[in-house]
Amino acid sequence: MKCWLVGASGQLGQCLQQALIDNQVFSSIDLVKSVHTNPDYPSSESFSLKASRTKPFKLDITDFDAVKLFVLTHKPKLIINTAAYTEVDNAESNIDKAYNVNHKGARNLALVANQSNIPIIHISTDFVFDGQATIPYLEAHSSRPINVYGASKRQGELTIQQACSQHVIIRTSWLISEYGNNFAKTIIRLAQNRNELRIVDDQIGCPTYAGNLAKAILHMAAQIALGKTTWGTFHYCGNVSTSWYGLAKAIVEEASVQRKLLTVPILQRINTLDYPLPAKRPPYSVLDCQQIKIAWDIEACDWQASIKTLIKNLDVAAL
Ligand SMILES: NC(=O)C1=CN([C@@H]2O[C@H](COP(=O)(O)OP(=O)(O)OC[C@H]3O[C@@H](n4cnc5c(N)ncnc54)[C@H](OP(=O)(O)O)[C@@H]3O)[C@@H](O)[C@H]2O)C=CC1
Ligand SMILES: Cc1cn([C@H]2C[C@H](O)[C@@H](COP(=O)(O)OP(=O)(O)O[C@H]3O[C@@H](C)C(=O)[C@@H](O)[C@H]3O)O2)c(=O)[nH]c1=O
Repeated sequence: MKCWLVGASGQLGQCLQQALIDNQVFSSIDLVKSVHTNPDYPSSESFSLKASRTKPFKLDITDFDAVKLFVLTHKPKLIINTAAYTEVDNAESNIDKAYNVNHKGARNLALVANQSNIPIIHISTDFVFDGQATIPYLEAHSSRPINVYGASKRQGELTIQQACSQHVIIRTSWLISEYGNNFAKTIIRLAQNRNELRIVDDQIGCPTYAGNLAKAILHMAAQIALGKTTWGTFHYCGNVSTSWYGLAKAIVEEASVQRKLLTVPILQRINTLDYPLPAKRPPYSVLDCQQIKIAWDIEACDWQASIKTLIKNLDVAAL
């Protein structure tokens, strides 16, 4: 089945391509890829990915005519949208840009998918919640974003739900991987240069290895190819909650065990108030992942095990 991977140069987009190479079981899936700015995006982390790479097309999802023409030309049977404006702090001052990509871009894809009678898998975020819950968020829990990124992603969800009946929205959280920019790579980079790191310990969430999310998406695509039509919104994230401090500790410890860090910095637990940033973050954004297990037979991600893989694959000297 031909699938259009939107956002091929992003963290998750690259993980999807790597997962397809690594897992023969998904050999029925054929990707046609698009990127926004750079068809020659760097992918130094994986030789196999670089070697296998076919050049992606360049396309801006905020351009409705371009989206429509792409689908008419390439005739994909499924759209996988991993593209988004993900700069949480910059979104506070680039409000139009965040909404253009995360709302208008999502709407264009949903409208064209619906017109062409093809399904769409779209990725959303734990940041659609305000973080005031004390037990894991269910899919039906009311959304109340507390920053521009979260609000723009929520509008993206609503437009997908309204414009395209054949949709799967996957809300995920705290993505980490060997690819793109993410907290795990930032922490290793900082740990190489500093004796002490100060990390917030009062935001609780579930880290998610983007490689596992990629496999979950490919599993869904393969099921859709076989005729499965279990549309809706589903949560997918790590199976154990922690704080950013807890995640940083796990990353640094594993890097030390694998001798990828020669000296280990002291990690100081701090509060959000001691680390002021432009965007507010939800203090608690644990997602309940039971529905995706019931509907799609997908287990929550074992991020603690995946950190071993992530560190093993990481070229720390290149960070
Ligand atoms: N990263 C995280 O921790 C989390 C991410 N998510 C969601 O998961 C998805 C994947 O995230 P991730 O891979 O980390 O994000 P990245 O920021 O790594 O990748 C996003 C991609 O979207 C592309 N893009 C941006 N604007 C446009 C546009 N106008 N047209 C086409 N493509 C565009 C970017 O291309 P370019 O750089 O060329 O502009 C980039 O390749 C997103 O929907 C995100 O909201 C959810 C929870 C956590
Ligand atoms: C680098 C660093 C961060 N922090 C804190 C800041 C922040 O509260 C928290 C996470 O930092 P980041 O800015 O890397 O991550 P952030 O942009 O908040 O991550 C979010 O991204 C979007 C796209 C999502 O959808 C979310 O699920 C989530 O993953 O860690 C420290 O306390 N110390 C540090 O040295």
